[in-house]
Amino acid sequence: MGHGELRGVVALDGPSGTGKSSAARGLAALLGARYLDTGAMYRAAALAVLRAGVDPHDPVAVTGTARRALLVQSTDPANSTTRLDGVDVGAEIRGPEVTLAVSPVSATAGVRELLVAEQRRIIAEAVEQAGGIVVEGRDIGTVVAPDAPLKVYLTADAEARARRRTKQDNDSGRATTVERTLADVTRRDDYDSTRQVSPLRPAADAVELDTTPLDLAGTLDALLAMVEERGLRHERVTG
Ligand SMILES: Nc1ncnc2c1ncn2[C@@H]1O[C@H](COP(=O)(O)OP(=O)(O)OP(=O)(O)O)[C@@H](O)[C@H]1O
Ligand SMILES: Nc1ccn([C@H]2C[C@H](O)[C@@H](COP(=O)(O)O)O2)c(=O)n1
Repeated sequence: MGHGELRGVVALDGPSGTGKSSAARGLAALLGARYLDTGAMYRAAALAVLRAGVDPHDPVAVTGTARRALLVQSTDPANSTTRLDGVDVGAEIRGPEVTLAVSPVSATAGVRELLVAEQRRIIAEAVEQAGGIVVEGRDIGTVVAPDAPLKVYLTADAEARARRRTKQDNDSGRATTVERTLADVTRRDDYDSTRQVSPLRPAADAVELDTTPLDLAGTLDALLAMVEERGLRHERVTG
């Protein structure tokens, strides 16, 4: 039996490596919905900053660079692409230089203002065209889509997250170790949750889901049950 279609917005937030991207992409694919990776947008802005030779800690220069950059994030769960100034930067934005620069860049108020407006535009367009969208990031339930009918905050032990991310990086040819990844995951969590603008935290009405003991299929089952329970799944209209 199929899973039907999603109506409305599902917001997935949480620290790095909790499985947001994999779960959001999988859920959107199962429910014929769109998928938005907001982290990729902040990463593309960080890449623009690095390419411009700008200091990622200089808010005025960073905001100016982000304004001039042409960022296009697709919402196809089967092919989620990120383009910067007309070129696909999907691989480059996962590299260590961008991963280091993205924390200060995403903590810049001017960048957030710009990207949140674009994310809201993309969400409205997706709901109009496809009926539903699964959006993942750090501030989706609190800032970008506070009216989303389902907000989920994913968590997992830091070590489990570091092991997952290390495997993912090594499988993609980016050699690393669990120790190095754990240090990076912890650094980004601290930065994201203590920054002044839109710090990482669950929305008051978010459902928390600890994915430590789950695999991706288990996470998807739990999310599908929540979608069903909220009445957000509708039968597919055919013919
Ligand atoms: N229970 C689980 N749920 C989802 N993903 C899992 C789970 N267990 C392991 N993984 C794996 O963990 C890795 C990291 O997941 P993913 O990139 O989706 O995390 P994330 O929260 O989006 O991280 P980031 O915020 O840093 O981008 C993936 O390779 C994914 O397949
Ligand atoms: N809505 C968002 C999404 C992401 N960020 C920041 C925080 C992360 O360190 C960075 C990269 O995200 P990832 O690709 O690891 O999900 O971008 C944010 O501040 N708000």
